[in-house]
Amino acid sequence: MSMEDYDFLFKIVLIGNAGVGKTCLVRRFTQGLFPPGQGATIGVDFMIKTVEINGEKVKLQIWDTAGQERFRSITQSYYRSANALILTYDITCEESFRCLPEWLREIEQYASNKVITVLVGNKIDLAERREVSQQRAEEFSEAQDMYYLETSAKESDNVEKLFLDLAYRLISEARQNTLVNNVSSPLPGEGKSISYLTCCNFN
Ligand SMILES: Nc1nc2c(ncn2[C@@H]2O[C@H](COP(=O)(O)OP(=O)(O)OP(=O)(O)O)[C@@H](O)[C@H]2O)c(=O)[nH]1
Repeated sequence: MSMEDYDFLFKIVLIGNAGVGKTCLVRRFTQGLFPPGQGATIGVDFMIKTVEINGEKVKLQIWDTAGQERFRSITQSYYRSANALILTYDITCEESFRCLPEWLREIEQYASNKVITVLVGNKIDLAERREVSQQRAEEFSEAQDMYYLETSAKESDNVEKLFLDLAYRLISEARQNTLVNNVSSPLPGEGKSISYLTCCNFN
């Protein structure tokens, strides 16, 4: 019997301006709660959640980075081994949306070119304070070839969907990479194992 307690392992890193709700999204997904008086993240935090998709165990390593500028050099070093990035802004904060091109430059510079990036507009429970329309965000994400989703960490809207859709896409990408990498020597049977994930840097 295998020692591994999962079929797939993926690293997901959340980035975006300070205060947009990255920590709350992670806590909502991993612990099912909305923390009161959440302080700013210092450096980087790390959580794990294993989910089951189509009968396969998918272990998600979720890294929550600090949005504050002064931590940028620390957080950048976490991009490289990320399989997916969740680029988050706050729909009630125009400034957090206007900073997105700057974040995309960071991704371009520090992340793998195979990384999957999802754009997330958080805090949709504050609809009356919205400063960035859904249409504007959709146009931006389409132009940048990113998926777009609006969430509320507070009301738990779309949070599960965000992580599960991402896990699902990461699995299909991993399978495609496997096909490409093993063209000359296909694995027998279903042969699923973590060694499929040649795109990862885990040890
Ligand atoms: N109304 C509402 N408030 C939210 C939501 N998500 C986060 N907040 C609030 O926004 C503030 C910042 O949330 P954090 O999760 O700490 O933000 P962050 O992006 O992790 O911030 P840094 O750690 O500084 O990068 C907190 O006061 C949260 O309570 C949401 O979905 N709705």
